Order: sequence, then structure tokens, then C-alpha cells
Amino acid sequence: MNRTKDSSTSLRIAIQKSGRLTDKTIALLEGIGIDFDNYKRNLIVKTRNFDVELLLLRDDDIPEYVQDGVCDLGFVGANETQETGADVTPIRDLGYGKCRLSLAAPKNGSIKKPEDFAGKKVATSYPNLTRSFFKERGIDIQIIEISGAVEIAPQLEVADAIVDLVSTGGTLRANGLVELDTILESQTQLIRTNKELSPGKQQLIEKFLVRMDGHQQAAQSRYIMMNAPVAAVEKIKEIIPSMKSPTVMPLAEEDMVAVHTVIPLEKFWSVMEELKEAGASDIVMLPIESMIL
Ligand SMILES: Nc1ncnc2c1ncn2[C@@H]1O[C@H](COP(=O)(O)OP(=O)(O)OP(=O)(O)O)[C@@H](O)[C@H]1O
Ligand SMILES: O=P(O)(O)OC[C@H]1O[C@H](OP(=O)(O)OP(=O)(O)O)[C@H](O)[C@@H]1O
Ligand SMILES: [Mg+2]
Repeated sequence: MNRTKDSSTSLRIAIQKSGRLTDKTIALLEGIGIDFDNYKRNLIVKTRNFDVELLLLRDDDIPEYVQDGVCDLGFVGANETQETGADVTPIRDLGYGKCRLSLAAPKNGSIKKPEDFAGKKVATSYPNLTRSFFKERGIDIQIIEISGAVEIAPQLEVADAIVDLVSTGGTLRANGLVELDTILESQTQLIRTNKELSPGKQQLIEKFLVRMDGHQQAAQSRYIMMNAPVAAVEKIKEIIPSMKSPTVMPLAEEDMVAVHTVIPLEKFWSVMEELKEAGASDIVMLPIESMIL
């Protein structure tokens, strides 16, 4: 594969070419200012303003490309990384692509718990994780490896039960299956090769992470502005879980100030009521484009 940039310096990042993770991963990269050519048609996509090129792959293949150092970083689900047992290091949990790898069996059948799987045929696309789950429990099963549409295996009598990914549970219900236990809670992770990297690449990874962390933090934070009597400022400072002390600016109206700060989104509504009680008014919440911590 010809490298489109000097691979000793530019970072090569693997992302899913087309599937559940693609849009969120592309949005994250665009959110940290990485512009690139149309990614829909190409397998390698050059970026214009950051020393990175993207490799678009099937998600199953990403852990091994990163393990082998063909890519330095990869965006992939923990389910795929753990199924392959790839020698890589997850360095960020990204909060999207959430799902779980679970045991399931026919709703009205005799299999109700892991022990009931003994001696049974189990259909799955995740043989390694399935095998180790039952081996750890001393339960002997027969694995039937299927690459997709695993949920129909019991009704076709190809298997007695399954291990497959679940997020809403809709596919299980549609196929008369009930979820019995969870092997792994998964989400998309940023994984890093364990191969030795040049100092230049290590610095690029640090720079990439600063941008990514800032973008993630901004998405989970809001900028708030309010007016308040000077006498209420100390109480307001106690209420707001601010990263650092808020900005306080005098207003034309005597003994009134404007208070600006950044707070975590999930705290906004509880904090707003307390701020009102403390005497704040005209409280406005704004999204944050990005932050550098
Ligand atoms: N309900 C779900 N089913 C499957 N994967 C899910 C689900 N929810 C989240 N994910 C995550 O999305 C990842 C990609 O799922 P997708 O269905 O796009 O994979 P795929 O069909 O194997 O695609 P590819 O062609 O890239 O191999 C999964 O590995 C998992 O980490
Ligand atoms: O709990 P749910 O929300 O129903 O999601 C679970 C289903 O989604 C995935 O299949 P997908 O639709 O990705 O098709 P695939 O198996 O071909 O990847 C997975 O293999 C399950 O079948
Ligand atoms: Mg796949």
C-alpha cells in the first residue's frame, strides 16, 4: 500500500468505512478541525490541515491494523478489540456506539441462566469472547460461528442459544429470544498501537488528544451568563461547579454584576434553580464550540 504521506511523521488513523460508527467518528474528527477529502469513495483519505491520514476499513479489521502498526490509532468498539485480543492500548472511551455482548435463548425454552448452556450449541459472531466466558465458569458448550443474523439460529435449529450484540433489544424480541446475561459492555474507543513510535508521532498524538479532549469536554459543557446583586456573588460562587472561578463584571445598574462561567451540562438544571434562589436573574445557557483545557 503506497503511503500518501511520510509515515514516519504523519499519523495514520483507522476508522470504520461505513457502518454504525462512521458518522459519529467523522463528526468528531471534523469537530476538532480536521478537514479531509470526500471519505465516501476512498480507502485512504488525506487531511488538509493536520498531519494525519485516515484509513477506512471494516471495523473488525481495525484492531489488527493498529496492533501491526499499519495504523497508529483506531476508532473501534471494545467488542471488536477484545474479540481479536489485539495487542493495542485503549486510550479513550468515546461514549458512542454503546452496546453489550449478551447471552440469549428462546423465551419459552429451558435455558434460563449460563449453567443451562452446558452441552448446548451456541451461535455467535464472537467465538473467542464466548469461549472464554463459558470456560471461566467451567461450562462446556459447542460454538457455531456465524458472521451475521445470529438471532435466527435457534428457530432454524442451527443452535440452542446465541451470544450477540444488543443495544435496544429489538432484534432479540423480534426473534422470540430473551437476554440472559452480559459478557461485555462495549463502546467505541480510541486505541493506540503498542509499537514504538517516533517522537514526532508521539507529539502528534498528544496534540490530537488535546483537541479531542477539548471537543469532548465542550460537548458536555455549557457557557452560562447571569445577572445578580453583588451581595449574592459569594453564594453563587458556592453553587456553580466551575472549572475555575467565574468571571464577574460590574453592570451599569448599581450593586449589580454579570457572572459568566462554564458548567457541566448535566448539572445545569439543578444549578439553575439554586442560582435563582440565590438571587440570580436573566440566566442564559450557550453551547461551546470547543475548549482547550
Ligand atoms: N446494536 C448494535 N449492533 C452491532 N454493533 C453495534 C450495535 N450498537 C453499537 N454497535 C457498535 O458498532 C460497531 C459496528 O457495528 P456495524 O453493525 O456497523 O458493524 P459491521 O456490520 O460489522 O460493519 P463492518 O462492515 O464495518 O464490519 C460494533 O462493532 C459495535 O461496537
Ligand atoms: O439490540 P438491537 O438494537 O436490536 O441491535 C442488535 C442487532 O444489531 C446488530 O446487527 P446489525 O443491525 O448491525 O446488522 P449486522 O448483524 O449485519 O451488523 C447486532 O448484530 C444485532 O443483530
Ligand atoms: Mg464489522
